[in-house]
Amino acid sequence: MERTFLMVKPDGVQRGLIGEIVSRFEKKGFKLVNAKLMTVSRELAEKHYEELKDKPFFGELVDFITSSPVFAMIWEGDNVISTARTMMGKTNPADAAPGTIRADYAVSVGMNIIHGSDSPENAKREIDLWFNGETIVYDKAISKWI
Ligand SMILES: Nc1ncnc2c1ncn2[C@@H]1O[C@H](COP(=O)(O)OP(=O)(O)OP(=O)(O)O)[C@@H](O)[C@H]1O
Repeated sequence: MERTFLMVKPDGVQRGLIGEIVSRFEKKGFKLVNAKLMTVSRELAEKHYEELKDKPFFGELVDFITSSPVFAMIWEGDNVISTARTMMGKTNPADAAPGTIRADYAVSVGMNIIHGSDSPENAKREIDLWFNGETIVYDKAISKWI
């Protein structure tokens, strides 16, 4: 079963959107298999965003993600990586389709509420980095209906 790493960023936590975001993925039919509220060290932030280290906004991005707690999650389900990206909307909320998380709750590209892995390789890398690869194994009684 496919898994992805999703994170409510500091702006989403501060604005009280954890429940709303978790609810969207639960209602869609995905399964939450790990989650934690946590502060992020600069070392973790720099590793997470290492692909962006040459971008002019890299310093600002690391400052932002370490500024206040985030809510880190692992979700499981068929095509969860690409479906979660669709549900999140485009990186710049101004370009995000109506009904997506970023379109509904965000205005700026820097504070765009949520992160989601963009490929199977990055999902594995991020699940290992943030959760040491650990998931909670359990059955959901409703899974046969999804
Ligand atoms: N031009 C920019 N100015 C400031 N921040 C930016 C800019 N472009 C991207 N970012 C921030 O860096 C994050 C990572 O950028 P990336 O290009 O990987 O987009 P993404 O894959 O949609 O986002 P994420 O990795 O958070 O899901 C974005 O979510 C955004 O918060």
